[in-house]
Amino acid sequence: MTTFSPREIVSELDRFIIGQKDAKRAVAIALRNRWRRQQLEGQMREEVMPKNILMIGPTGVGKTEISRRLARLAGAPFVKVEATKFTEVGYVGRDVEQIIRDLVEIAIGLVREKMREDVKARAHINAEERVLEALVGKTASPATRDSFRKKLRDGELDDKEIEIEVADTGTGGMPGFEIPGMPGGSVGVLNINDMLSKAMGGKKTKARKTTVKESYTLLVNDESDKLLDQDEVVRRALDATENDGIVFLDEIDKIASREGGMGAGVSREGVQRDLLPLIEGTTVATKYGPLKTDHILFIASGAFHVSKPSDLLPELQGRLPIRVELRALEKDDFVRILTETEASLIKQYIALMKTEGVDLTFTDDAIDSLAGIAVDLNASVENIGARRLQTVMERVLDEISYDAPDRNGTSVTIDAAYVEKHVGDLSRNTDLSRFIL
Ligand SMILES: Nc1ncnc2c1ncn2[C@@H]1O[C@H](COP(=O)(O)OP(=O)(O)OP(=O)(O)O)[C@@H](O)[C@H]1O
Repeated sequence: MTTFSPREIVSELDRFIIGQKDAKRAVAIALRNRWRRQQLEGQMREEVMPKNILMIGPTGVGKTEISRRLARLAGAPFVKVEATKFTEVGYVGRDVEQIIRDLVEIAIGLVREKMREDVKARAHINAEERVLEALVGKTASPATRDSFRKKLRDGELDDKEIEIEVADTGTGGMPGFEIPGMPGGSVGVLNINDMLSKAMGGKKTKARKTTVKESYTLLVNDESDKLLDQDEVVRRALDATENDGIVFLDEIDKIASREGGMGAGVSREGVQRDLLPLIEGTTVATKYGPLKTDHILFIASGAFHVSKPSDLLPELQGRLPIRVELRALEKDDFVRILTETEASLIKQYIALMKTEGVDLTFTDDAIDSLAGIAVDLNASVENIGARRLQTVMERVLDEISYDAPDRNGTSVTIDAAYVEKHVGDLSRNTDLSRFIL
């Protein structure tokens, strides 16, 4: 839980997302409200429900990005789901509960990562013992062990190959699957899995060949997991999901129609009805135990080109009281996205080429031209928002990306002429652009 004020949250988001002030403000308030709720006591704390948000705006303008960054800032478990997923053939009503189960899994991962940090020092000592054992065997004399320990700490053995046994954390074994018509059916299946693995001699391990240097990450994680109190991990993860969880429901507009009568229309309304209890607050069975969804924050999003928020079921409208509009991005925004955001595409390409010893620079007119081409393509082919920058950039830098190893020690400047040469013609040919850009 972050103690940032709304203003601080917005300024953090500003580092990654250009514009879209209203949406940033709305999520910042929502996050701060969670902190405020945590300060309350007793009944009042239970009464305060999250004010869920409806983000309205075309594709690729930052809706998901704002939500994802917010979650990261808060260290909150986050999942993104396409609402249309539940209109596909074969889905049944209770499948929407899988959203919450996925969220818990994410939370388990986050909590485990955090708790691993706490036990890292001890895990490191244990990991070193295991590397030594892999190197010299169990029966080696203390003197041999010590001499190897010294070499190990001096990094002399980093590249030596060893074989280690680590817990098999992959989802291997039998996959957990839902039993149709049986809510939370996977619970039973997964428990059987657990039972089987116990019957077969406790936790499964897997032998892996790696270098001494690389073995550390694996072993430290493995040792940390042993030191972690699994019950505590689960307890904290359930708590984080219930109180800090964020669910991003994309394409809500596509399930918004109420009329339609037959076929798809019916199932769309059905999906809204299925989603409603989750948003209103219900208890979902997960394999870690029951979980209340009352305080999970839902951020729904959609373009609403055809349908309108008022086409949603009234109950659902009421549960998404905060409406924010995100505007379509313009050329200036693209220029800023390319240059000002942290880890912008330009910065990423420069860093990538640097690993090859190539010094890449972009002139201002090149950036202007890139942004201009992206805007034109969005207008002529299809508006995919800022995602267009990725396809255009990839095309412009294709040759350099390929040749970079041969250009070690050189400098390359991308100017407007270079951009024009590589994508100019292509971008004016709408038919071709459809496939390539
Ligand atoms: N305003 C913005 N500032 C910086 N980057 C942006 C902005 N808008 C979009 N992007 C970038 O474009 C990509 C797509 O954006 P995002 O996933 O947020 O789209 P979206 O609005 O959620 O669309 P959709 O509803 O189709 O998922 C992301 O990689 C994101 O970094």
